[in-house]
Amino acid sequence: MGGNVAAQHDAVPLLGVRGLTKIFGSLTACDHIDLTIAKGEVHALLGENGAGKSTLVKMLFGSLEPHSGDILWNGEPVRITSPGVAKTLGIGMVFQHFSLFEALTAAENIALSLDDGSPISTIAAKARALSYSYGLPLDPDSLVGDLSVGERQRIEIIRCLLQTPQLIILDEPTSVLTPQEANRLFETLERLRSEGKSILYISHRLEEVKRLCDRATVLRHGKVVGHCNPREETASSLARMMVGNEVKAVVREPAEGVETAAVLLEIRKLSRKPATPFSVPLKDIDLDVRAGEVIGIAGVAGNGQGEFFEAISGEVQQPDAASVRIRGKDAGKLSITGRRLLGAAFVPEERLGHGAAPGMKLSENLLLSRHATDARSFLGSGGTIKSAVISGAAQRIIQAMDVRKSAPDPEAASLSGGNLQKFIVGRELDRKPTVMVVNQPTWGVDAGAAAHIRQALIELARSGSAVLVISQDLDELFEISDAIAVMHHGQLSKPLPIAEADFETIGLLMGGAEPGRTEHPLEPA
Ligand SMILES: Nc1ncnc2c1ncn2[C@@H]1O[C@H](COP(=O)(O)OP(=O)(O)OP(=O)(O)O)[C@@H](O)[C@H]1O
Repeated sequence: MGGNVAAQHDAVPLLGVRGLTKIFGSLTACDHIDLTIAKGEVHALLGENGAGKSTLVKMLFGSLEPHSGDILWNGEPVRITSPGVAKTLGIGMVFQHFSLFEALTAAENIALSLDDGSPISTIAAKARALSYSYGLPLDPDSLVGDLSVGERQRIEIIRCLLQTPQLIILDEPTSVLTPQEANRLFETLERLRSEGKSILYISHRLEEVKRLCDRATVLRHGKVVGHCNPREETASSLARMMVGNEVKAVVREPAEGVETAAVLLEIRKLSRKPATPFSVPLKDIDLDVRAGEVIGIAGVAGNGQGEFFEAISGEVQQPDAASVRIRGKDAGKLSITGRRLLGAAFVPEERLGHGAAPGMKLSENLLLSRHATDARSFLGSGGTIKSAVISGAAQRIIQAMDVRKSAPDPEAASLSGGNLQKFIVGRELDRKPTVMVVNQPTWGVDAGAAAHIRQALIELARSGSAVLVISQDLDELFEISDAIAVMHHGQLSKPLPIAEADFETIGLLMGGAEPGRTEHPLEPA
């Protein structure tokens, strides 16, 4: 009898969602969603950019209020009116956009959210122990501002685990991780599952969903279009369910005559002292990117890619003007605008706050980034703003990149992560820059849109521009690059032509091996 009761109890899902609906203006972002998650289940939430995944999980975490519908926790209806209520119930969340204070240490950030009055040293010790026991090593005393995106994510995960949740929601956790870091995370998640925790997992990487998840719910335009066992699907059948049709493969014809084409971006003996004790010094980097080619930069997070991007884009200027040359002109001492005026375009890794001002409309963001380069078309005499021209350009970008949104000209912060990324990349592509430098071009972008962005970068190069792509997604680099260089400890390897590159060679270089050596030091730096 007792056993029966236990069995019945086990059959009650940990989480039940019935008819959950959220409306923004004229857009129904979540439309009568039904979903259950059992104890110990890893459940994937799939859907293209703007399908409503983040909106759904924000309602489950109490950061958005549903318009209608029910949430059941262990079979009982609950109202999750705030993240505090969610945490008390046992729901933890790792957000897509991190909510960490850069000027504080990892431990201080964790202390702020735990809010239980424990001394920082106790919290730091707990965080360190937990992070090592779950295979996600973290130095609690490091300043968040000095950490890579991958390391920041570890803080978010540890912060979530310290609250001993029963359901952990992860919104695109691996999009910023290297293959090795992602593997570690999967081990952590598998261990959590074996401890009986449930996981709701949002990802655009369908292979990892197949590897990790027991069940999947697929959303399209805010509605559930199906539930499935991802292990019984292929990556392309999952993509088809999400998008509603086949995803086009990226086509990369070999670049013709690049060896003799003009060098449009030239990096010479670029060195940078570390700005803080935690940043990575750059050492004597040399690189040529010629008209017509895409060069990819691979590397484990935190090996100087961020510092390299800052030095090329002008976020940080160089003492030696000739260390960065754009179209044959010394640019090392120029500001970002000065370099943009030479025909370069830059897309940083962090889209909110860095790539776009969250509280400003898309058209305002467009004016903000292109007012100098496009002054002739965007500004009238005496500096008046030509609103109609700017709105027209914003609409052109929105259409070209298929940006899905809830208003004609919404604020950047209201776009789904992937749609904002599409807009930012589109804003730069629209200028047809002579030199394009992109850091993580498809972070959080769905399979269809990622293929669109990758194809657009190849086509920009083939139309005569020089394209430099920094990415932690090795598949992406192999898909689009004509040659791949690897960044390790602030040094850049010689670019390896794609015909000579394979995953193993690049992986070894990422781990710091000399080319030709055969050991396997694939640990993150
Ligand atoms: N605060 C908001 N105000 C207005 N519209 C919003 C807001 N938040 C989300 N939306 C809209 O709701 C829709 C669903 O967005 P959501 O972020 O849930 O998508 P998603 O499936 O998580 O996409 P992605 O994969 O790109 O992260 C989008 O069209 C988005 O523009």
